[in-house]
Amino acid sequence: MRYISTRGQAPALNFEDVVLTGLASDGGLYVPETIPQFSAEEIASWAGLPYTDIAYKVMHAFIGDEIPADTLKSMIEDTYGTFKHDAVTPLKQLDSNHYLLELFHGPTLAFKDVALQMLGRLLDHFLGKRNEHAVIMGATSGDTGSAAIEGCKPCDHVDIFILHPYNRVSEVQRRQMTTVLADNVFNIAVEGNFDDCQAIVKESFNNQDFLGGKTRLVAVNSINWARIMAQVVYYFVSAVAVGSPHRKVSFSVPSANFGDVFAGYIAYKMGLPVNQFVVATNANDILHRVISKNDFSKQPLLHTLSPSMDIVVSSNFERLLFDLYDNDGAAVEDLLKRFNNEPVHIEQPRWDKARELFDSLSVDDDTTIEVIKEAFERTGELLDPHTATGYRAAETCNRDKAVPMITLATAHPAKFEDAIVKAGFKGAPLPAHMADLMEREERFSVLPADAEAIQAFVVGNKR
Ligand SMILES: Cc1ncc(COP(=O)(O)O)c(C=O)c1O
Ligand SMILES: N[C@@H](CCOP(=O)(O)O)C(=O)O
Repeated sequence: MRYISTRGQAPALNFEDVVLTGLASDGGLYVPETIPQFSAEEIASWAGLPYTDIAYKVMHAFIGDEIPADTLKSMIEDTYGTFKHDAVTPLKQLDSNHYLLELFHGPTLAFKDVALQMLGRLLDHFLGKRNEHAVIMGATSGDTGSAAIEGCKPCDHVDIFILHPYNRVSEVQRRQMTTVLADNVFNIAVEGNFDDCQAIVKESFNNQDFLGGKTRLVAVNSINWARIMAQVVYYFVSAVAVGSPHRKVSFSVPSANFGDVFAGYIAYKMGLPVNQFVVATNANDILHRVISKNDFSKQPLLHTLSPSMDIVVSSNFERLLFDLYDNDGAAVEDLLKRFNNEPVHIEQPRWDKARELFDSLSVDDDTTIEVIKEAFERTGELLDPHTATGYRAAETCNRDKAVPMITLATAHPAKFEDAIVKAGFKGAPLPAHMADLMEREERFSVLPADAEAIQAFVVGNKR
């Protein structure tokens, strides 16, 4: 399998190099040159298989023979063995045709574990084979950080630097990151917002001279294709569980950096029959505006009760644009350069094509609180505030009530006490393995939102 850049200029790479490269050298994101296909018969034969078997089939399609079959199988078994639920991502029926896909049974209680537990093992495998050491730089609005640290801390071959916006992640999220005191883990609280953190990380990938040319820089954000690949799996697993490919399925996805819903789009392109994708946002509604009105323009970042979705510049939307523009990297680059300075529009026929599949809704904080209460009364499920946006969007945007609608539950409510308490609950208890989180010692450094200062910190601390 070869991977190409969404900006069309960087060299094509194999899977191993894509995992170890992060951002392409032309500033683009890597995508497969051709999307692997599964026939309806093949998808139908997956009914009743364990999560790990479907994971192997999907991941193998992207990795090919770059990892021996037995090694890949045991990596997958180890990865999903860390999940607390035997089904890995269990599906709960909420009413006659609305389901909740629980993605928060991994070690750090958010959907990020599904991919980052796997990515940690892939990095260990590839770097170990090469006997190389790498520096990881990642940006987080709260969940990627802890999942990346948890996934990579056992890896001897990496030092990991995670940038989070200072005072803008929940206390549980911060402590999940800052109480990991391993020698290769560094948490940086950036005096800015998530977009600042992500911009500094991307700038560091675009200009790696600060590392002196010797150290490899690796990405753990969803710019890394392995993140998307691992997330494709649960779209197949959940769809097959409700009767796919004999029936179409719809998904409602709480969205921000667009990685999760883009993984669903890849499942669709691989052959999964999907009726619609509902993109749910919080008050940071750029994805809702571009999908519903073809208004692709920045607005100031707002701080909401669903902090992990407080993002304006959404990395993976570039991957969708590349597909909508028939892999025309120059057109994507031109659109995104203009987007940096002014509102832009997707060419009408291309936007129309996206609208055949995508709907969207923006859900503000007051509504999020209302939904948490309402969903609990109706279903007995306590939703985290991110999932609540998806739940409301699923109900509002549903095109066909006869088609099963699967809302992705992206995080455990215990991570977001503010919203849960505002909705009238006492809070949600942390699982046993985190019961003493509030007493653990923390370690982090506060730095300005300045690429040079952060790069100097990385150089000064890496082993
Ligand atoms: C809990 C939670 N829900 C939803 C999202 C949005 O996912 P994505 O960025 O892949 O669109 C994130 C992070 O971005 C998250 O942490
Ligand atoms: N919500 C994310 C933001 C980073 O997104 P990623 O999927 O690109 O890593 C977070 O929790 O950090």
